[in-house]
Amino acid sequence: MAGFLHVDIKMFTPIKAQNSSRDSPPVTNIMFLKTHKTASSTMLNILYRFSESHNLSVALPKDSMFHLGYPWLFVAHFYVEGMEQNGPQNHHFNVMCNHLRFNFPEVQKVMANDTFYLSIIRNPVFQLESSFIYYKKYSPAFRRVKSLDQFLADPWKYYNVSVGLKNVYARNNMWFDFGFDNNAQAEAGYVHRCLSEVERQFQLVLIADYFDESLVLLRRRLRWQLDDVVSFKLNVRSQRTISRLTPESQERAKSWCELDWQLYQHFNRTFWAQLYAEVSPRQLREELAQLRARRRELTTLCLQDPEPKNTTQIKDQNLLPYQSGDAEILGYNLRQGLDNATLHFCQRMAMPELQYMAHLYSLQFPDKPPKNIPLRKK
Ligand SMILES: Nc1ncnc2c1ncn2[C@@H]1O[C@H](COP(=O)(O)OS(=O)(=O)O)[C@@H](OP(=O)(O)O)[C@H]1O
Repeated sequence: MAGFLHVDIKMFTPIKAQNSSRDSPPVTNIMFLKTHKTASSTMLNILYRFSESHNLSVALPKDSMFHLGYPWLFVAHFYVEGMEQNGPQNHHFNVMCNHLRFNFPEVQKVMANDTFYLSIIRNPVFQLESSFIYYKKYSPAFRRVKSLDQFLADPWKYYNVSVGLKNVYARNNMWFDFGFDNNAQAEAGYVHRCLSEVERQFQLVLIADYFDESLVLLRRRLRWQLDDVVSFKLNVRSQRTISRLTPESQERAKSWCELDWQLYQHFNRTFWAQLYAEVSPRQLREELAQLRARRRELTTLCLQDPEPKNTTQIKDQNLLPYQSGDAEILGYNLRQGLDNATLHFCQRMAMPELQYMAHLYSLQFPDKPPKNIPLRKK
């Protein structure tokens, strides 16, 4: 542990956001809208670790649930443990970050007024490709096709609007997650109204395709320390379950998911504008280098091998990622012989979403039956 703590002091010093006063404390009230297949599990790990180390309360799924009601619209008292229909109005949590379909008035019942609203999106071409494999067996639109290229060549042959919520992963999934209609026409006025609404409700929308740049901006906005945002890539797929779309299919994906494409284009623009309003290109390079150096350091400290492993290779049940569809989701093995403090730290860095959620649930609700994690293994 001593070796790993012996680093440049700058790494533990919060970077001050441009307009914040020198003494402003770190932001601790955060609502993260967890969209799908957008590096959101890695973000969740960052938020869970920060919550645990700062003793923050997390709004967690009720009883045996694993998410906050998704794909149904979020309703606080239905889905959050500890929220009652006629309970006190001022019962707020510090952090809420599990999958939910955004519903602002209900989210406000859970979160304090000064909450920082945050989300992440990804280029819809890659988001859809990831979603296709992951929800291949679940989403009726995907079940009968061999490949995404085949689906995109004639999506209406396979996609039936009336099938309902099981198909939300097949079209404009991120638009849906923000609470909008994923089958709406991408008419300019409607799109503009929805984007303005997201602008009003969310202080920051990160871009998964520029994950490290996103962390640089996030760290500044939240006035966090470097180690708070350093993370390992979670929920990654094996190369053999990633497919390369033809250039034609990529264009078709953009028009099939036109609403997501508009969402992505808009927030990709505002992301870079916000980032460069905050840092110079040189500062950005320096902060990226610092972040990546620290990640390499923690990788060496914690992991047996930096390359993620499949479920047959992962030894610790607590580090086994949930498997879905035709995706082979990878995870990590920790180095052997770590001292207790380092082991505790490294386990949390590598812990998949469901296990971490179950762990926090048991900490916060020791009198409730623990969550039973459904892992499909080996
Ligand atoms: N740090 C970082 N940078 C860039 N991309 C990353 C990162 N962490 C995770 N990922 C990729 O995010 C995909 C998984 O997304 P989610 O965790 O949101 O999936 S889920 O909806 O919670 O199942 C998954 O994408 P695919 O591999 O294309 O499926 C991950 O590889």
